[in-house]
Amino acid sequence: MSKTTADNHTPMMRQYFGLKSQHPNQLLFYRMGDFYELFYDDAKRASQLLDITLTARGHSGGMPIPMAGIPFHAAENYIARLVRMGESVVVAEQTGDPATSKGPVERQIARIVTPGTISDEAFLEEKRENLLLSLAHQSRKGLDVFGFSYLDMASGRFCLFEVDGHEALSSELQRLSPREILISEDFPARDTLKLEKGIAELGPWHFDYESSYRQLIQQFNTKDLSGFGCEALTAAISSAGALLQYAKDTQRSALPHIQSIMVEHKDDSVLIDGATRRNLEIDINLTGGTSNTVVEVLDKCSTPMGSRLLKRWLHTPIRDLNEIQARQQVVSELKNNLTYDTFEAPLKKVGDLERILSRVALRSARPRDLLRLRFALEAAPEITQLLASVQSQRLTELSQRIIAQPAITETLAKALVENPPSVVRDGGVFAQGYDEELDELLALSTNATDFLAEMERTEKARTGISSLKVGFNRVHGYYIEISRLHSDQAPVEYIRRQTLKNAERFITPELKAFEDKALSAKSKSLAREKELYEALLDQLNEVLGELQTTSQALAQLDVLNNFAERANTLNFNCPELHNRGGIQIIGGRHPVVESVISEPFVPNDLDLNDKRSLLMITGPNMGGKSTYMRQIALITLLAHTGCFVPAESASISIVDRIFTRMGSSDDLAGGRSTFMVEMTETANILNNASKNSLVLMDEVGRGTSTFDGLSLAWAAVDYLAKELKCYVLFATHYFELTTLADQLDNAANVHLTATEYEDEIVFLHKVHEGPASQSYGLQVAQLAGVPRGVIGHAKQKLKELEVVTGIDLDSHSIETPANAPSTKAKTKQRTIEENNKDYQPLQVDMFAQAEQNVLKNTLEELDLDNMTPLEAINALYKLKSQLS
Ligand SMILES: Nc1ncnc2c1ncn2[C@@H]1O[C@H](COP(=O)(O)OP(=O)(O)OP(=O)(O)O)[C@@H](O)[C@H]1O
Repeated sequence: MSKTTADNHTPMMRQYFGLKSQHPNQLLFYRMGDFYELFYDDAKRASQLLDITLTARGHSGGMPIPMAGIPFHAAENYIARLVRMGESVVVAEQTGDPATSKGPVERQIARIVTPGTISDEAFLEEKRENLLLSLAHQSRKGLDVFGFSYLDMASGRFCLFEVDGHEALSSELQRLSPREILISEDFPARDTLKLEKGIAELGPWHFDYESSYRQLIQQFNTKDLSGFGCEALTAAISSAGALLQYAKDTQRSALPHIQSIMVEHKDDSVLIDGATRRNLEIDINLTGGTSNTVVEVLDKCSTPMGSRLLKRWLHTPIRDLNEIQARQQVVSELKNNLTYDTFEAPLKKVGDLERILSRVALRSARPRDLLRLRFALEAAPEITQLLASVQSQRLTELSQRIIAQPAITETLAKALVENPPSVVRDGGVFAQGYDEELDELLALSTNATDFLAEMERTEKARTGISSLKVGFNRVHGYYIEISRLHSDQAPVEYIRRQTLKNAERFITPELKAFEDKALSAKSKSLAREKELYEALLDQLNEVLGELQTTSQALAQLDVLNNFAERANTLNFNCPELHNRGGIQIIGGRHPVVESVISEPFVPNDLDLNDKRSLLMITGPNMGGKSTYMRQIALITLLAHTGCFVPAESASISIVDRIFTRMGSSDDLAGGRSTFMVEMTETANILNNASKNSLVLMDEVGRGTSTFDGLSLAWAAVDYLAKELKCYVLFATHYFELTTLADQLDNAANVHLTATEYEDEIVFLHKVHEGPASQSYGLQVAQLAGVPRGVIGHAKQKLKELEVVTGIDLDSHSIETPANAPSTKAKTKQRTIEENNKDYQPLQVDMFAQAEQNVLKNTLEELDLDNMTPLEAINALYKLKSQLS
């Protein structure tokens, strides 16, 4: 604001603008007495978001000031709501004394709350990590390189890595699902971020490599970053420096719990792109909710930190065979000995140790946090005891990392009262006997109650006034209250202090002297409690590293224990992982579908190997094609986390990536149509899959005209099988594609079965070798409630098509076959195999027709009069090459 404009404003508004200019993009809560006020655009935004009244507070600079107010005692609730909506809030408190201030009372920024830096329990989702992500961009040899760093403030986990290209950028964003993203104002891929809220744009200098590097070595107290293995990741380092500074600014404190930075190596994990993550419904379902997801079925962890680690494992399956086997060994041991349930009770006592420790580090831990820390530390030796007789090496290692803290546990037990208050401010945190000085000060306050009761009794007797009471309030202190009726009987030495509607309040010299003593004891005891609390936090911070190690080990134990419990309860078995190639599954199931359907789930097998790496899956609509494909992806994914899998047995080769192209969703906001999304995902697969990738493709090519779609699907299958040779499951309704199995060495057909009974279709959900013959589209439409008239019309149309194509479509009729059995016991007779006998693929002819059309079009386009002989011969070659 220019000087002349500033001069037009009141001194208070000038102070406000001064504070606001430092935080232009955050909502400023400006403390005024018992309220936090928001002004101007902040007021308008807050009133809209929180549904609070927008008013005006006088004028400043000749204009009314829009204002919205929030009572200070309700502020936490409003702040939490705003932060959940992705807003950041800055709180300015009164720091000066209103009584002595000339002009507006002094105010300072006391807190900055942003979605990605919160550590307060009330603001956090228990089972979800709350990540602050920072992104930096570099162009290297024409490639867009994105440096990532992210921090979970509530655990201190700080990681970095780099990826190439926009596809990888959006995939990682999907995986990490951050609450807040820091970017430079000139970040070139702003559109890819999609998030509208929770993006903080900082000046480009925040991402300066040199200063970022300095920030990091200062934080870790090291000479350089070589020990972290991230020296070469210059874009990621730039982002990490910006993140660290931002985190410190918002916390207004050092961050002692951030003790190192970890490089995420993409080669260590099974890569899963954004679309695949969505399709597999790991923790979010396709409609954006959390029900019917893998996490919902799999997460029975005893601690919230275990639940968060489980999600992380599911989102980052690993490729290290040794690590996977180490985890499997633990799960086997806990499952086979059925010891998992003995760990559940002590683990429950451990609770969210990870987040408590972060608050200890940030010195924002509340008394109840310390009480829970005590319970967690008491449970730790119980767990080590249980681990004393285990066999597997990983459990022994975990046991060694659970470090008992007898001294601290005892101190906490002695220090805290049984039920501490939620804040230290009002006292009452420490138990009697913990600190002598505090006990003395508290005794004075406690004696006050006796003293006042005694005074009330004697004064009543002395004055004979039965309505006389001795009381206390915060504003006026101690008083003797006499009802208005008797107030004229007050003795002369009573000094009037306050007049109420029905009573008068007095003070006496004796009461005043007592008040001075009691009040000073009270404030001294509060100060002492604060001192003791800080000392306790100091003591805990001294062993913070050990406590963090303990909490990480306990979180791992919790997830592995949970895997054992789930394996036993849900009948999961240990998959065999190897590098030999191939995926074989016997009796595989879809863990989520089987948990929600009322009928029994039909298990299915799979055999993929070098000679049979691509399976073309056909079958009726609703037959179970997608379920089958997804279950294979999920079994593979679970196997790479160390979890057992829903199958009788499984032998799985380590894969480098899992791709899916399924379902149709458009991305209108991102400016991409359904077909465009489909093709972008297909392109991603064809460009990035390797021999060791698992690729699932469902109905590719359906989003465009039949010929274009079929040709694309055809060419894609051909490329996947011949060039990439990866493991592919390709579901389709284009029956023409089933002929590809004969042409390709490494492809085979499988199909899902169904049968008809009494005019109804019965899905058997069983996978068989060979191609299917029909889609039962009309029957499924009838089942879905499409009006009878429309179905009738469709049947008619089908008949007409028969005539046009000259193909006998009897086997596709939706009429009940004449030989249909009369009882259900005899049903399921006329399976697709039988229908297959007289089936001639309809669309093969259509495809041949398409080829003719292409040739015809090319011929028509030739301008023979203006062609040289050489051009003519070339055109002839081209035509020949278009023949398949
Ligand atoms: N193996 C199975 N056992 C029991 N029920 C199953 C099985 N597979 C699928 N289902 C049931 O059938 C429904 C349809 O399955 P799915 O969506 O996989 O069919 P689809 O063949 O992909 O259909 P469309 O071609 O119309 O997309 C599922 O929602 C599930 O309830």
